[in-house]
Order: sequence, then C-alpha cells, then structure tokens
Amino acid sequence: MDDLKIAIAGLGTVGGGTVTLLRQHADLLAARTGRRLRLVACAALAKPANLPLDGVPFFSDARVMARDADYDVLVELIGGANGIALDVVTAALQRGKNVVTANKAMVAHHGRALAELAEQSDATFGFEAAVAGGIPVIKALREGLAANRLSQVYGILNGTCNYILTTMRETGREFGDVLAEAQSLGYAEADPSFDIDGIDTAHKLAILTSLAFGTVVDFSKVHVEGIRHVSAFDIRAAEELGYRIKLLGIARRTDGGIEQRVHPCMVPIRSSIGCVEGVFNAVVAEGDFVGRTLFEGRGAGATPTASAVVSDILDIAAGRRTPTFGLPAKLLAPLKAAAIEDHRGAFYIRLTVLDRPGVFADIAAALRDEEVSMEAIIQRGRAPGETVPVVLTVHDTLERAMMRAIERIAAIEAVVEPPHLIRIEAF
Ligand SMILES: NC(=O)c1ccc[n+]([C@@H]2O[C@H](COP(=O)([O-])OP(=O)(O)OC[C@H]3O[C@@H](n4cnc5c(N)ncnc54)[C@H](O)[C@@H]3O)[C@@H](O)[C@H]2O)c1
Ligand SMILES: N[C@@H](CCO)C(=O)O
Ligand code: NA
Repeated sequence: MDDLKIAIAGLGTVGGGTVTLLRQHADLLAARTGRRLRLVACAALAKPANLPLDGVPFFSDARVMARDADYDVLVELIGGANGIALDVVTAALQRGKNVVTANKAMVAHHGRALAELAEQSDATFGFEAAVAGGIPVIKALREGLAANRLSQVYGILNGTCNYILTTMRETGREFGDVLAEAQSLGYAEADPSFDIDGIDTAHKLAILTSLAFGTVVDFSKVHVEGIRHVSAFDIRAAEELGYRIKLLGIARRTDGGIEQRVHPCMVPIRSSIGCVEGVFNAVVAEGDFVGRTLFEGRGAGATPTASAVVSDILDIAAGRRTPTFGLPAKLLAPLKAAAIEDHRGAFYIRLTVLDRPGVFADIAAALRDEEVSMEAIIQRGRAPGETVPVVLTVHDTLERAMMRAIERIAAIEAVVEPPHLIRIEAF
C-alpha cells in the first residue's frame, strides 16, 4: 500500500481535530482509498504537546515547509485571506502539490486565481471545510446537484452567530457573555468581528454563489450586515410574532442579476431554517430538476471541520477530481450583481418613541408617502411623556421604498433613536 504524504500548516482547533482524525481512523481511511494517509510534516507557531505528532518533523516557518518538504498534499489551517496562508498555498500549488484548506477568507478573495493556479499545475484545490463546517455542501453543489440549474442557495452559515442568537433566546443572557463562550468552544474566528459582523458568512456565501451559478467568486458584491444591533428585545418580539432571528446568507438569481446578501432575518419558527439551533448550520439549494434540497449539520468546531478537511484529502488519495468551482476556471462568468435596493420583502422595524398622542399617525403618514403597506404597529408598555419601544411590521415592499420611509420616520421628532430594521423571509 503506498502512502499519501500530508503536510499540515496550522495546529489549532481545526489542525488539532484533523491530526486526531487522521490518527484515530487511520485504518478506515486506508481501507477506503487503498493508501495510507501519512503525516510527514507539520508547522505552527508552536508544536502543541497534546497532539500525537511524535516523529513528525516540525517547522516553525510554514513557508519553508511548503517550499522544501516532500509531501503530496498541503493542508492549510492557519487562516487569513492573505499573508502566510496565501503564501504557503501558492507555494504548494506552484510546486504542483495538492492543497486542502478550511480558509474561506482566502477562497472568497482569491478563489479564481487559486483555481487557475491549481489547473495549471494539475493539482487539486479543496475547501470543503471552508463552508458550513462538517456539512458536505461544496461536494453537494459541485457534484451532487451538478445536473441542475440552481435558482437559489441560502442558509445559516456561521456557527458562532447561530450559537449566540440561540443562547441569547434560550437564556436571556447578554451578547458579549455568549460570544466569549462561543470563542472558548473553538467556533469563532481569530477576530470574532468577522463572525458577528457577517463577514465570515459573506465569505462563505460568495463561495456558494460561485458553485451554484458558475460565476467568479466575488466577495466585493455581497451586501453584508451583522448581528450587533439584534437585541434581546428583538429576539422576544420575533418569538411573539412567530419568528426566529437567524443570520442568513442568501444568493438568488433575479431578473436584475444575482442577489448576494447577508443580514439578520426573521424566519418562521416552524420553517426548516427556523428550527436550526446552536452551532448547527443549514443550507438550502433549489435546482430546476431536483427541487428543494436541505443540508444540516455542525458548522464549526474541531471535529466537524476535521471531517470536512479529511474528506477532501480522501478525494485526493482516491484520485477523484472535479474542477475547483465545478467548471474550468476560464469558463466562470463575471458576476452581474442585483442591487439590494431592488430586493422585495417584508420588514420588522423597532422604534424608540416618545409616548404621546399623534406619533403613530406620523409614522403611518411616512409609510403612506412612500407607498409602504403597514401590517401591524404595536406599542410595548405605556410611559406618558417618556420613551417606549414600538414594533412595526410591513408587507412586501421594495427595499428602496422602505429605506426612504425609514428616513422619514427617523426624522419625526418623537422618534428618539435610529430605527432598527430586520428583514422578514417567509421561505
Ligand atoms: N474553528 C472552526 O470551527 C473553523 C471551522 C471552519 C473553518 N475554520 C478555518 O480554519 C482555519 C484555522 O482556524 P482555527 O480555528 O483552527 O484557528 P486556530 O487559531 O485555532 O489555529 C491557528 C493555527 O495556525 C498557527 N499559525 C498562526 N500563525 C502562524 C504562522 N505565521 N505560521 C505558522 N503557523 C501559524 C497557530 O499556531 C495555530 O496552530 C481558519 O481559516 C478558519 O477560518 C475554522
Ligand atoms: N467562525 C466560523 C467557523 C466555521 O467556519 C463559524 O462560527 O461558523
Ligand atoms: Na463543508
């Protein structure tokens, strides 16, 4: 039985999980591929003492390992769109070596260039772990659904945010406290603002868009909003309205181009997305022949992510090849983006207003003037002369009309804080 020689750069949460899986399932993986998956080199800032790496040469400089070590696959688990991660991946591909990564930031920014480099070098560039952790969604879109024209792909793509939103709802705990817990569980990015500001979801969505629609990965055209402004009040109000708040990534074909948006959403509690909780992710993809498909599983953490990393290594070991983004890189089309202002949907708006007569009439007039149809308006509590929260929902409307109405509402003297808006998706 011959060996597949693996060099691994990054031995943190995902690297540690990957080393453990390769050791623990060594016989199974060999039986599945007819090759022994052998760790021949590793690199990190420091060699962790708790991993079974005895006898595996350690490099304190990952660039040196990528350039000089003798390996068949380089596994990049350091992170970051540029810098060291991009250097080691580029060096490996230039040597004609296969690369596996969990680095969605790098794939979102350099996906096409790296796919081209891999093609020129006749190497595989795998990133199953980069999107939705352990869910094999890259393989599903690239291979399982390849016979379809897809109309949309959307889902919960960030485990940290879903964990935070779920725990806040279940326990009433504060945002910061729950974020610290998600970090200690190994879910969050090195800079957790990537998670909570929606950037990580946008990286993943840009990758899914490319696979779903045969377009060049174009992170710059994703509309991105995070979950910082979602309050415990919104979470309770959503519940009363029959919704859950989820950070979603949505990519859809529209008449005006491809819509790519990331923002918090209210989704029906009983929808398949609405009941996906904690660190779990879910992805829905709709194709013209297959119809609707749903994939659910753990989106972050050492073991689910290692499962995805090793699945890419197995494809390489077994000699299974498909184009990186499902098409030869030169056939990927430029992405024609639909403007967010052309999006149509329903909205929830939270206002803080002075509790005095006439305020509702002013709000209703602002909506009327922009031809936005109000569904309901509810004042929470009573405090004459002081401020109270008001919840407003509106029927399907064009985003640009909604934004104009919001400007008018914000200008009302009795509206004392900027309005907070959450889009509602019916699914
Ligand atoms: N944690 C998760 O649940 C998860 C899930 C999917 C994808 N990812 C992605 O996987 C990658 C790694 O994430 P992680 O959570 O394991 O990170 P981590 O911080 O736990 O580990 C990072 C590793 O990289 C090493 N490293 C950092 N700088 C280095 C340098 N200059 N040279 C050599 N090694 C260096 C560190 O020593 C450490 O071993 C990131 O791209 C991340 O986005 C993480
Ligand atoms: N920080 C990411 C890791 C998985 O990509 C998340 O929470 O989903
Ligand atoms: Na995945």
